[in-house]
Amino acid sequence: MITSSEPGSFPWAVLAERHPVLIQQVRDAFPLAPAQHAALDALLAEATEGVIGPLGADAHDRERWAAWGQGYFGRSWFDVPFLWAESYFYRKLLGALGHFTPGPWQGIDPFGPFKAAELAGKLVDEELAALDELAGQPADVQAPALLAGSLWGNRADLGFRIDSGGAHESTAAGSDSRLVTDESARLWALLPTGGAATVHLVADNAGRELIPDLVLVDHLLHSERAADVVLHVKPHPYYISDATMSDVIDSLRRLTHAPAAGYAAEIGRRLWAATAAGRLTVRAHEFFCAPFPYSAMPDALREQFAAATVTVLKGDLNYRRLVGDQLWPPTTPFAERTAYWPGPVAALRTLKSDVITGLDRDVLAALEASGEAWRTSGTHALVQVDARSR
Ligand SMILES: O=P(O)(O)OC[C@H]1O[C@](O)(CO)[C@@H](O)[C@@H]1O
Repeated sequence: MITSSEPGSFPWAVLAERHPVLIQQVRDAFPLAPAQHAALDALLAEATEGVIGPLGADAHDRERWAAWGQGYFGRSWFDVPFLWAESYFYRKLLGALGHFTPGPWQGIDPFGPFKAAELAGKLVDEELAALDELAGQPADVQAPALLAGSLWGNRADLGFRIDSGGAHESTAAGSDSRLVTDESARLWALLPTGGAATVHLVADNAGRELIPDLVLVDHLLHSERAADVVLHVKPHPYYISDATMSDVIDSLRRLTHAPAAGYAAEIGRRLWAATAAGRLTVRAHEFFCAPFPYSAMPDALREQFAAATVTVLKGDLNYRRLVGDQLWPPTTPFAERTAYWPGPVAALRTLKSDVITGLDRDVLAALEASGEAWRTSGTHALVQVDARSR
């Protein structure tokens, strides 16, 4: 089980360095009141030097977290599972700002200004304009390009940029991008044209990841590889740039408001129509913000995934939750770790944390010999597919 107790390790740096920076960024981005600053001071002290405390007496989810955190309260944040500690940090950050409390700050996204700046930026303009090159191309040319766009879009993650200093600005087809495993042929085999598939896509980040995800969704629907698509997003802001329903709306608007003659706007209009026709549905189950691996998912969610032709999970956090946030031997078969999933499942992820499975022995040896921080730097990616039906 990965914890943050090893000074200098990746999870340690997230808790000790990244979280304090994030708190400061939120202070700088909002005109906070004294009580909010005080709550952030308390969170900063608790999460870096103190012990894990319960939620406030009137928190709506106090009981839930009391159960989820049994055995962790009173301990250092660095000594409990990394996945749990990060998740609780985001819960407490939202609480400190009044996100869940009836009043003027209820529902305010503390990461909204960062997401909005990214979405309005010229990189998005360029990425939307680049779609014009694909317009009119046959589906078998579009498919791999759009899958790569969605995959590498995962590099554009605002949390990741806190300590990479913006070094990972480029996305699709990036110059130093490398695939450590590519099982995309298995994914396409599950989705033949006209096969009436139902695809579930578990989204990760908003903005420059969600837009290429939506473009991929449009491709699946338009090329009739999928009859319908269910897009799963977070029920509330999480891990900085994780997508919520408002981010879906903003991204769809960004697409439809692209220059009218371009392909991006056409895609936006088709997606808009697909939601009206019930072919594209968005859901936001509470479990997507829970501090546990997907092996602990509730039955209601399990039933949804069981009904999918394939579920595609985006990003690093979803990968950690899918295979378990543990230091598996890297050659552990992916399908061994996903055997509990109720149907075919695929992971599209750039590597931004220590967890890895399903590597070929020779690929692993080459990666280890490279001396690069391949597990955490986001320069490498994977497409892994467990295509077995259950
Ligand atoms: O947006 P993604 O791809 O899920 O990545 C978020 C990642 O950020 C971290 O929280 C810190 O890097 C990772 O541990 C996590 O997996």
